[in-house]
Formats: sequence, structure tokens, C-alpha cells
Amino acid sequence: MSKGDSAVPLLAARELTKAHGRTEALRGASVELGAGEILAVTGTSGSGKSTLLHCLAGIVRPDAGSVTYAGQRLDQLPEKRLSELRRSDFGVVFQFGQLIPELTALDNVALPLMLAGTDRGDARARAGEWLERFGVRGQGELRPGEMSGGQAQRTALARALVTGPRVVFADEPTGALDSLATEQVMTALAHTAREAGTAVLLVTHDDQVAAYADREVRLTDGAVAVAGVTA
Ligand SMILES: Nc1ncnc2c1ncn2[C@@H]1O[C@H](COP(=O)(O)OP(=O)(O)OP(=O)(O)O)[C@@H](O)[C@H]1O
Repeated sequence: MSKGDSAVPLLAARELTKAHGRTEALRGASVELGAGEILAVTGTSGSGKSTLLHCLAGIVRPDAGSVTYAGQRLDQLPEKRLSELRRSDFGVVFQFGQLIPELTALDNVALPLMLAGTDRGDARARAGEWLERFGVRGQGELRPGEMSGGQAQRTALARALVTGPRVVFADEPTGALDSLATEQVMTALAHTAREAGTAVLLVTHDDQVAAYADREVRLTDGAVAVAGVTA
């Protein structure tokens, strides 16, 4: 039984619709994420995966439908409260990790802690522990441009998890990596998320990546077509 089987989901989208101009990216998409669950959202290009992730993460507001997180309506929260909640409870990783190029790996991971008020020494110590978990502690003094794609993505994941979020949103986190680097990144993500009890919403078009999830939902034309168990 997966940890996502609890009666009340941690995060739930109901009947979401969202248009970008005249393109209807979401047309009644509903999805639930349990605490500690790893959920893969799959589907062909343009099926609405990223838009769904953005709505669930409170980055984009849906046109209609609801997003409920830990009992509160995310889609109705005022912007200030929403950004506080995103900082405290959510971590995000995109296809190209979006690390800050001028900072070392260690300082990139320490930054969210420092922004939350942790002093630099403690933040760097904790950042080092997270780099260790992702197998890139040895690269801590390198800048993103000096790392391989896989090392940079593992650093981005360490940065997303260092603040202890309840949910990590990962949009094609291995989209730019070869198969070996994908395996290393996904193994590290699944292992550390399970250890920390962090839920992960994983957007991917790659079956190799979806196989790391507890469950998969497939989007077709902005709505969920198939929901099932992958593992
Ligand atoms: N900012 C935007 N402006 C206009 N159209 C957009 C915008 N973002 C997404 N779309 C359109 O909305 C639809 C859904 O896009 P979305 O990025 O959510 O799909 P996706 O499944 O993540 O695609 P991909 O796998 O190619 O990233 C597509 O037709 C896309 O072209």
C-alpha cells in the first residue's frame, strides 16, 4: 500500500480549467496527491502537464475548479500568503535546474535557508549534508557551469529539499539528461523524498522516470485519461 492511500489527500485539484489565450491547456483535470506519495503526471507534449503542475504549486491560478492544499483553498489565497506558503511548504525543480550561475553548488543550496533567516555557517553545513545525500558533496565548490547536467540537477534537487518542504514539484527534472544520469537523479530523488516523507509531483513524458513513482496519471487534452499504479 502506498503512502498516498490516506483518505484526505495533501493536495487535490478538482475540475481545473485553464486557458492560455485561445488554447485550453486544462479542461476539467482532477488529481490528488497523498502525503509522502510520489505521483507521475504523464502525457504527450501539449497535454497540459506543466500547466497542471503550475496550478497545483500555486504559481498559476486556474480559471475554474479548485486546488486544495492541507485543507485550504490555494486558488483563493491572497498573493502574499500564497508566496509565503510556497516558500515554507513547496520546493520546485525544472528541466534546467535554474541554479544561480555565479554561486557555488554549496551556496546555491544554502541560499533558501539563508533567505529564511538561517545564518550562513549553519546554512552551508546543512547544504553540505543535502549535497551528500544527492552524491554531489565533492562538487560543492563548483559553479553550475562547471558541473555535468546530472550533477547540476542533483544540486537543484538538494536546493528544493533543503528547507524540508512537504511537496516537491519536479517538471521534467531529467529532460536534458542521458539515461544513466536520469537513473542517478531519479534514484536520489525517490530515495531522499521517501526518507524525508516528502510528496513529489513529477511531470514527465519518460516511462523510465514515471517508473519511480507510486502512481501515474496520464493527461490527454487537458484532462486525466488514465489513473493507475506504476509500481
Ligand atoms: N504561456 C503560454 N502561452 C500560450 N500558450 C501556452 C502557454 N503555456 C502553455 N501553453 C499551451 O497550453 C498547452 C498545454 O501546455 P503545457 O506546457 O501545460 O503542456 P505539457 O504537457 O507540459 O507540454 P510539454 O510536454 O511539451 O512541456 C499547449 O498547447 C501549450 O502550447
